[in-house]
Amino acid sequence: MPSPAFELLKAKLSTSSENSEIKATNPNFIPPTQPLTPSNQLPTSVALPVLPAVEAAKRLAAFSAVDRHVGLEHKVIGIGSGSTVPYVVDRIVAQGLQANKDRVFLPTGFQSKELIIKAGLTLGDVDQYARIDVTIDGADEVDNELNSIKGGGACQLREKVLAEAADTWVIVADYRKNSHVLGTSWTQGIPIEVVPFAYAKVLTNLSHMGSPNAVPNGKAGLSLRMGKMKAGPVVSDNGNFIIDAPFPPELMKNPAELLHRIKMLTGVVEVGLFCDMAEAAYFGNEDGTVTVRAKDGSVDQISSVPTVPEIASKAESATVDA
Ligand SMILES: O=C(CO)[C@H](O)[C@H](O)COP(=O)(O)O
Repeated sequence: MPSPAFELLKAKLSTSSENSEIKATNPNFIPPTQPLTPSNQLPTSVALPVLPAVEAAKRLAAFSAVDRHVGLEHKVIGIGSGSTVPYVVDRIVAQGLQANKDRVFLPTGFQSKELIIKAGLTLGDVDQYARIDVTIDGADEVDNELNSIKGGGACQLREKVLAEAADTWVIVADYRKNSHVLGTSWTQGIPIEVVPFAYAKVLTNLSHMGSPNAVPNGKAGLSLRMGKMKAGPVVSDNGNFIIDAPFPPELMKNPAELLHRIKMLTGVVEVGLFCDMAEAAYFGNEDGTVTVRAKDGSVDQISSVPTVPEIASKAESATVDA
């Protein structure tokens, strides 16, 4: 008869078992190849699938951020958007059934709602939980002071609400997003959500503020974001349009001031500049380390990340002791 510890781990790592309530959600997630042996002890490591460098870096960042910021005491958790966040959900799932049974998860959009539901985690919304323990989200670029550009997936309105509502807001990203000045690697512009009928007026406002028009050599310029497999503009989860507005480095050096100026334009719903909000940013590196930049300016380097989160066995022993 397998031990309860074994059953817990099996459920935690399963992608398809009918019996497991919590499932891995990342499309890149492959169940561990190492067979699980029934035992009274939870294994301390499992084989994780080998991923391309950038994906591996995202996974490292996500796993480290969850390990450091999502504890057993955290019950209301915000889940961001993008391609890094599925690894956040995988790591939370790997904390086990006990850790997750009394938690509620709030999404920043359609994608993260699906992630939460598919993982078998409890879905809530920010109108039920105005105070969130911790929100973890991706970013398109992060500067020296942990200001970030977000909205590459057009989710910046809900992302900012869940960031502001959180006691702790943490960024997870791969090494390509780690910058000194915003606009260095993310050159397509600041994503700005606007009410549809005002978009042309806001485009004119932004142009007067110094956002350049696209030039024929393919350089990105001020534009309404268009759908890829759809005729017409991208429509956000809130029914709005997205403008991408690049600005010259002299304006990007002071993102807080730029944010306030753009936000004051009538018709703008939210701006994809997140200033002075992050507690820490986790960047997975190509060499398998994680660089952690904290709000206080400190920089830490994590050299190894366990394949199984330590909290999984803590959660179980807490239940056994109770
Ligand atoms: O802001 C976002 C969506 O609106 C994403 O968090 C951002 O685009 C980062 O995504 P990825 O993890 O795929 O790099």
